[in-house]
Amino acid sequence: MKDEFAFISKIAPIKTYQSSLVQGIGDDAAVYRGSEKMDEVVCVDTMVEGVHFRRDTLSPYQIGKKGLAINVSDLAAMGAIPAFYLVSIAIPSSWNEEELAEIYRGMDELATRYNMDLIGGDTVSTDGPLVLTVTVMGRVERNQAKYRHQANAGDVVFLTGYVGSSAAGLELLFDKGVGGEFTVAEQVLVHAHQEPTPHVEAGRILATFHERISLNDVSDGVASEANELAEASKVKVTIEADALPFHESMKNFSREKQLDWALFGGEDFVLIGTVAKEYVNKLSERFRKRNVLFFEIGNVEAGEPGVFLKDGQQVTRLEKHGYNHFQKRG
Ligand SMILES: Nc1ncnc2c1ncn2[C@@H]1O[C@H](COP(=O)(O)OP(=O)(O)OP(=O)(O)O)[C@@H](O)[C@H]1O
Ligand SMILES: Cc1ncc(C[n+]2csc(CCOP(=O)(O)O)c2C)c(N)n1
Ligand SMILES: [Mg+2]
Ligand SMILES: [Mg+2]
Ligand SMILES: [Mg+2]
Repeated sequence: MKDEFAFISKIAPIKTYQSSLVQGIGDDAAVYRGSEKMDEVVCVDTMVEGVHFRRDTLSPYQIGKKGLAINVSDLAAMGAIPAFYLVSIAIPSSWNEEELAEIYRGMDELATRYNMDLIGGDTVSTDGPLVLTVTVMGRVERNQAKYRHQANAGDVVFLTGYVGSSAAGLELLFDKGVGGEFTVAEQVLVHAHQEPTPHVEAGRILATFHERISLNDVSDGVASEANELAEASKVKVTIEADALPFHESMKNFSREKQLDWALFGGEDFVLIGTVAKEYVNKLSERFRKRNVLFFEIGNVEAGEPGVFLKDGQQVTRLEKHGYNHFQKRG
């Protein structure tokens, strides 16, 4: 298989049956009509041992916590309030009950923070690696869900947090192993990889802003996610290299590495979006008041859908190659 994106377009149904469906395949989560006031939001993501984690990159507790966090991040990218989750787990014989309890403790820790209830799931054995699939459900005010296809020419591109930290942390874990000795700065990066915080509050600020906003979460790197915004909205996106926000813990690494991690690394689980230029100050003020990070990183123009990186006078096209399941980077 070439990539998961081509596969998904191929299997997406042309016709749907339910009149309550607002958004099916194509965004971070699906949206359908619930009550008069609220729309329902639902999505599912999977973590596979050897692909998304190894025993020497995440503890069982962190596997659980991250497995739920990556899903809550997709709810956040719709502007939704998390409510329920279901867990399907395929267990190899090499995992003991204590470790499995730790996975659930990790999920419970995050669920408690967002008042989420575990309402079901499935348990099976496997001869393969451990597979954790979490489905999350949430709600957003009717017609206020935020989509990837809402960017327009004249918008400003923003991020709700630092990028590159998770990929930096993963590289450190690969170098030194989970029990390695890390400096304080390195520990911050490793933690960003192991226990990402979904940007629910940022999503809620955006959902209650009541102006047109496009939105996506950064699971596969800024280049890939910006391309998803550009493709869905049929616009040209330009990102300023110098505007990309790096956590100060990354300052000891070369600029080239920082840029590579931010653009192509992934798993930062911050939100990337766009808003009309005339509203950007009002929006950034809302973020400032709530003490939530907000960075302007680029702009949107009319033109062939695509993403460009402006670094000084140099402009280069950013291809959609973040983390692609069927084209491993090496
Ligand atoms: N096997 C599949 N069958 C049906 N729909 C799918 C399948 N895989 C993905 N999708 C849908 O395709 C869209 C894009 O999925 P994708 O997994 O790329 O989004 P994401 O969860 O935001 O990204 P990531 O998985 O990198 O976190 C979503 O609407 C998702 O529900
Ligand atoms: C052991 C190990 N090797 C590699 C990676 C990197 N990685 C795996 S999946 C992914 C993108 C998101 O996946 P998805 O598109 O499925 O949401 C990234 C950046 C990791 N975390 N652990
Ligand atoms: Mg997503
Ligand atoms: Mg997904
Ligand atoms: Mg996702």
